[in-house]
Amino acid sequence: MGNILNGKEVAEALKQKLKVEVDELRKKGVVPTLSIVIVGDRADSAAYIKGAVKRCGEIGIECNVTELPQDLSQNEFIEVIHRQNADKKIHGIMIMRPLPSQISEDVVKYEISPAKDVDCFNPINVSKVMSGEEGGFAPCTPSAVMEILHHYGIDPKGKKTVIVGRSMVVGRPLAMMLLKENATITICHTRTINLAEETSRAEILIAAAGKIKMIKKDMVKEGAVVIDVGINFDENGRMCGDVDFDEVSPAAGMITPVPGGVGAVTSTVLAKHVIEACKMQS
Ligand SMILES: Nc1nc(=O)c2c([nH]1)NC[C@@H]1CN(c3ccc(C(=O)N[C@@H](CCC(=O)O)C(=O)O)cc3)C=[N+]21
Repeated sequence: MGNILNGKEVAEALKQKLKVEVDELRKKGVVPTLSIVIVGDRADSAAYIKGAVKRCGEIGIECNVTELPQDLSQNEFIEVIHRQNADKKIHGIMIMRPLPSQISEDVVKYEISPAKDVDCFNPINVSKVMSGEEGGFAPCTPSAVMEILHHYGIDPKGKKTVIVGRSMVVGRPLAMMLLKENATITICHTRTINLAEETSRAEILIAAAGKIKMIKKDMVKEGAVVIDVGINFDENGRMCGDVDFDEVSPAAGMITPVPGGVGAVTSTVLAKHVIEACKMQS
């Protein structure tokens, strides 16, 4: 049975560190503040917002949610973002994605101030992740994967690391973050030939394809570290990952559950980015 990589334990340890930093800032009269912007009312975004508001509250970060109507125009949306960019009381802004179709992400991603872009929407922050440059923000979910690896002392240096999925939110930035720690990376995707052959070579296997329970035991090397970034819901509405946990965990050396794995750390990483942004702006 694979040792469980417990996201709640990682989040709790990180939260304690962040609370100390916020107390220091509050003593100086600075209250780190996050603005979450949601257009429409997608269930997965609402779930995440609920977790983020709770987490920020526990740490002492002010968290405001701007709820905008599903049919908001692109120009009206840009106006809201510009107002929040200019608001000195707001240190971090997270725009929940995906946005409704009338608001083009490829247009509005340039409108959020890079200094407040705590979830890496603006290409300036994306390019910093690509080049490994400090001082920007990587997306929170891949950052949560790195927090889990660091917490459990799993050093990616030289390790055969396979990422399944090449999204701009997880797969690609995560590959760059692992490369920065000298992992040997393979990125698999829908056009990969013989996926099982590739994934079975991984010492660290990361599932970020958005396909429910797609990783089966014949795709996992005995003793591998398995990180499941998936957030799916099964026929009973239960949250589960991209890994078939029951099948895979006996063979895995270590494995993250869903829920209670990467997703449980994401909102705490968001809080960490808000504090970093606050310090850079104070
Ligand atoms: N700009 C942007 N960034 C996001 O990170 C983002 C987004 N948009 N849009 C929606 C998705 C969805 N998402 C979730 C993350 C964790 C849980 C979640 O429930 N996590 C916990 C369960 C609840 C908890 O313990 O906090 C877990 O997996 O254990 C849900 C949803 C982030 N998203």
